[in-house]
Amino acid sequence: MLDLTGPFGIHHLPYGVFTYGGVAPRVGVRVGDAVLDLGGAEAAGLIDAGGAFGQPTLNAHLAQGRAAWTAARDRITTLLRDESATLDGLVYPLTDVTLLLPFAVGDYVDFYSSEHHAANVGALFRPGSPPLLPNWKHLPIGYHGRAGTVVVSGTDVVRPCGQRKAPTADVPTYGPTGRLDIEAEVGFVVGAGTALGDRVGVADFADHVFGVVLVNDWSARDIQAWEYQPLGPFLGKSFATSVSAWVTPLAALEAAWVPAPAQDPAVLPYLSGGGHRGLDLALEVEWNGTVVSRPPFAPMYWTPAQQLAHLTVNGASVRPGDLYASGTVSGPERDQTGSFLELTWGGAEPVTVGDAKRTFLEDGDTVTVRATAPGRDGAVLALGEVTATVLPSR
Ligand SMILES: O=C(O)/C=C/C(=O)CC(=O)CC(=O)O
Ligand SMILES: [Ca+2]
Ligand SMILES: [Mg+2]
Repeated sequence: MLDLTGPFGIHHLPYGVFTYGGVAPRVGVRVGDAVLDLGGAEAAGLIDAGGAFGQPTLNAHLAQGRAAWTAARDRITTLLRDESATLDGLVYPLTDVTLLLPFAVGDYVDFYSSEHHAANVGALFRPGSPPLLPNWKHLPIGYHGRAGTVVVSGTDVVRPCGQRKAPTADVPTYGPTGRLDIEAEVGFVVGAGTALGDRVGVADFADHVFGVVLVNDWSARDIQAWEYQPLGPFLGKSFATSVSAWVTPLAALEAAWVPAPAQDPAVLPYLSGGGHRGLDLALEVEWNGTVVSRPPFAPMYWTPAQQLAHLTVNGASVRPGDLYASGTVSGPERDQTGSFLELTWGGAEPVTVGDAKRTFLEDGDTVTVRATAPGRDGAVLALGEVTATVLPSR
């Protein structure tokens, strides 16, 4: 039953939290199309994570830090490779389990690190002005999102209501958004935290970040366009943010690192050095069964290490379970954009979705974001998908 090759094979081993037939939520690791019950394995004495795997979130293990993450991954690899007979009764088919939000989200920050996305949104939201604002190449722009509305893949998303004002209207009106959109992003899950006042340098990224999830930062473009100045996104993005149920450990992505794009002008010293590398992840956006876009992550201008360095440069602490997302992943081509705002150029150029022509999301639509990554020994890993269906407003 355990498939050690393939996109969820021995080189991957992403973590999640699951329940099965009424058992208490516990940590598991995905192996092929099955889940290995790590909580059960720990209770049976097969692995020792200080009790962390019996917990209903990954946070206890996240807090243990890099040495413990490595030890657990090594032990799981040994169990699967050499001692699989001991795992009888601890493996469940994926179809039989319910996957839960894998970690309790502490603080949630969303960056804006794709130059192509930022230039596209600038052109659409601020026509006539330079597409990038003057600060954009000096620091990774971000905002604090709403941690409490981060939901696991598979959770329906209710169309939000709010204030919208058409450019030609004098006053705003209230009602369901007419421009519901997605943002395909990559999220970084903080493991080891810091003390208030401390900074995380770019070189210390891997001591603090445990792993990666896929993110869909749902966005109501009409609400956003009316509310966002001067303090940034608020209700247009806080109604729901979806994350994949599986957290891919950074340790699985060692073969995925690639040099990040050169930065010009030169960045300040606290943002430079540390290897300056990005991840060669290939994203795919599927809308009602049609793949409409393939955003590449490698060209992102700001790296995850720079984002964490910037996020903590003022001494703001991070905690286990904090989540920071890359920002919308858009490549240079139209069919590489990570939002429908860009894909349909502000709704002006509909795309073909199945038999229909579409601009923004309609009730009943389902969007799934997937990604692959190079793994060790030529393996191709599939990150856990993030999917959701839009429900009518209430
Ligand atoms: O006002 C703007 O330029 C746009 C802001 C955003 O859409 C924020 C956001 O979520 C950034 C991102 O995902 O890249
Ligand atoms: Ca976003
Ligand atoms: Mg959001």
